[in-house]
Amino acid sequence: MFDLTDPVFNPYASEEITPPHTREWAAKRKLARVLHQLNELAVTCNASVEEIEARTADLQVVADSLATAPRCLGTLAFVKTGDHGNYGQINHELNAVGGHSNPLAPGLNIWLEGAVAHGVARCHHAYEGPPGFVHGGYVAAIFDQFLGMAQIAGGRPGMTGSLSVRYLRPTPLDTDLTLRAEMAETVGRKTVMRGEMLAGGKVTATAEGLFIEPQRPLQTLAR
Ligand SMILES: CCCCCCCCCCCCCC(=O)SCCNC(=O)CCNC(=O)[C@H](O)C(C)(C)COP(=O)(O)OP(=O)(O)OC[C@H]1O[C@@H](n2cnc3c(N)ncnc32)[C@H](O)[C@@H]1OP(=O)(O)O
Repeated sequence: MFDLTDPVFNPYASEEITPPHTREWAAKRKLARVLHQLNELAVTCNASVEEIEARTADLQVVADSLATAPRCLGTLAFVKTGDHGNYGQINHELNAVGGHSNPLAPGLNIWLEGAVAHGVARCHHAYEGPPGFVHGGYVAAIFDQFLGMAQIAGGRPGMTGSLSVRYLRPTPLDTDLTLRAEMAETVGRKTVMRGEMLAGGKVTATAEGLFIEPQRPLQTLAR
């Protein structure tokens, strides 16, 4: 599913974000950036009610127009068409936490240096939980995706069986969050990953994730 030895497509080879591999994904990344901005504006703008109602009507026209186009429901549906890239490429675009074409994703970038995984994420105000800080569920989601990608280097990637997060101090909004993870243990189909999240050089949370290689390939689980 993710071939780290593929010189053409290894999205985790360097800190530089892998560019979109087709015009379609370039266009979808642009769409996602606008929607990501709108997500933040939806929770921060203090415009008049009239302005909000007018702009919402504009956006509804755009949404209704896009809704008339053909759709692929899920990564595997995109894979099946044969026109959008392989699973790794499509996941790199659409993943809920790390996808560059997914407006929900908090801008998570991941790269591997040998056995160590690095990452950066940044959560704007739509991700607020406690006042001024990132919602703990999003901190956990970032760890899930980050540790989940970092385990690929172990060669037997799996699904999250359990994820334990220790919240040491509140994680600030609108701040670069740096991530680091290493494999702690691997036994058979089980891989244990440990990681930490830092803001301004201080660790805000640590996490341990157990990933279990499924007995059946992921593609068949989706059916
Ligand atoms: C091919 C994969 C490619 C992946 C692509 C990489 C990217 C992935 C993206 C990642 C980022 C996104 C991440 C996401 O969002 S992944 C989404 C969140 N996770 C899930 O939805 C997983 C749902 N669960 C399952 O599918 C199955 O239960 C799994 C696959 C996890 C195990 O079902 P399987 O039938 O295989 O298990 P088994 O019964 O043979 O047990 C095997 C061993 O494991 C132990 N055990 C089992 N469950 C748990 C548990 N929950 N905690 C602790 N231990 C557990 C069990 O005791 C036994 O140990 P032992 O007796 O041998 O000592």
